[in-house]
Amino acid sequence: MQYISDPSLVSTEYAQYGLAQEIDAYKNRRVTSDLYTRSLIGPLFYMIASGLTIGLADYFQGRVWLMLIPGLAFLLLWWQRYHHVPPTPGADHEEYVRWNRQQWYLIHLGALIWSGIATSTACIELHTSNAVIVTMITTIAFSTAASHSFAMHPQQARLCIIEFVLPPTFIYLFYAVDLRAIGIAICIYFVYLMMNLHGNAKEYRKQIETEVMLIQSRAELAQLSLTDALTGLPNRRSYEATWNHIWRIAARKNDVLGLLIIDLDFFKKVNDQYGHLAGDACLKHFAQILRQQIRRDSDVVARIGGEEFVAILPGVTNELAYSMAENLRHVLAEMPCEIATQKIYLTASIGAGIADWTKDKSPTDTFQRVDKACYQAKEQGRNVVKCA
Ligand SMILES: Nc1nc2c(ncn2[C@@H]2O[C@H](COP(=O)(O)OP(=O)(O)OP(=O)(O)O)[C@@H](O)[C@H]2O)c(=O)[nH]1
Repeated sequence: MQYISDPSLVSTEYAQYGLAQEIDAYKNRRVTSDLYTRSLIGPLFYMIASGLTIGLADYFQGRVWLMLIPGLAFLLLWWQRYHHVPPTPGADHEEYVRWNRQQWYLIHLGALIWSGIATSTACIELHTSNAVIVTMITTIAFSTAASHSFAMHPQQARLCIIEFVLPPTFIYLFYAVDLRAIGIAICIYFVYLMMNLHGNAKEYRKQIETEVMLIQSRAELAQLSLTDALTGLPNRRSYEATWNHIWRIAARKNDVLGLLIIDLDFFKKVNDQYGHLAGDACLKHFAQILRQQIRRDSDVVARIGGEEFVAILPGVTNELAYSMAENLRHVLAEMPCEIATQKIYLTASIGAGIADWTKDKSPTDTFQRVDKACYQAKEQGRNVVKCA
């Protein structure tokens, strides 16, 4: 099912289904775009750090060209990450899951290659040489960056930090006496990083929740702006958007499209006689009858003025529109609005008609013809159905 972004065109359940989908899509887009941008630059830093390490390592003296090997590997990794763009909007959930998995393969690959360089440097040098210091500082920097940048997937980020820190630290602790104290310090920092990642993941989740709440409030406001507060029916604004939409689809397909315009009779008298609150109760009472009588999924009812209502009836012929209007008129006349001990009887004048594709050039043309019929029903004494 496709989500229609204009809430005036959808039922409440459909709108809620659409909203849930919109929220899921938003979360997927937000997470993947963050993961993409935040992981893009990493390989370039690995490239610089590996060049520095090989350039400074005693073991590689005179073989500076060796820098090219990790340099090219990281350049290739950057190229891969650059071209692994997130799925286009509208992609399904599975596609996002697949993309995330592949992106994490690329992130782990970078972390493992770097960790390999840091670990082998420690193994070869086994003392506080410049190359070892460079690998230590950059490893700390990379793992710190991972704890900040990858908070959207804390489990993967945790694994990534372990990949960075554990292998070289193992060598510092158990094979290089000179580096043991620094190894212990790195272990303490590792614990801090894990706690920091936990906090960052919480913050990230909260941020997304806040954004989701904003999306929900926006949708609720949109829904409210299209609903009549008294009766709960769609209001005039909603009706206009819906009527135009349905009319144009029906016109394109040459489909039958019925319309009822219903105006309650002598409503001013109801207010004058029983009070405004009783008048409000009568409007709600009628709205309920309207909902009960016009109830096919494709029908739309709305309150478009003080005591004026419409029913849009796709696929309904002139005869059927007339008999539905007659039925509605009878039910209303026989079902009074009961307030305390009082019974207020209401009647309505109704214009019934269908879109005439040979005459009507716009939704307004159809509306005006049916509205004229409603006016004629008033002129004929009210409590009457008149065909357009
Ligand atoms: N209680 C209440 N009255 C409303 C509301 N909106 C409009 N009205 C009243 O509806 C009445 C409409 O009066 P008119 O337009 O003269 O129509 P009418 O008295 O129904 O007479 P006809 O339509 O000619 O039969 C006015 O008195 C409005 O104040 C509302 O939300 N609540």
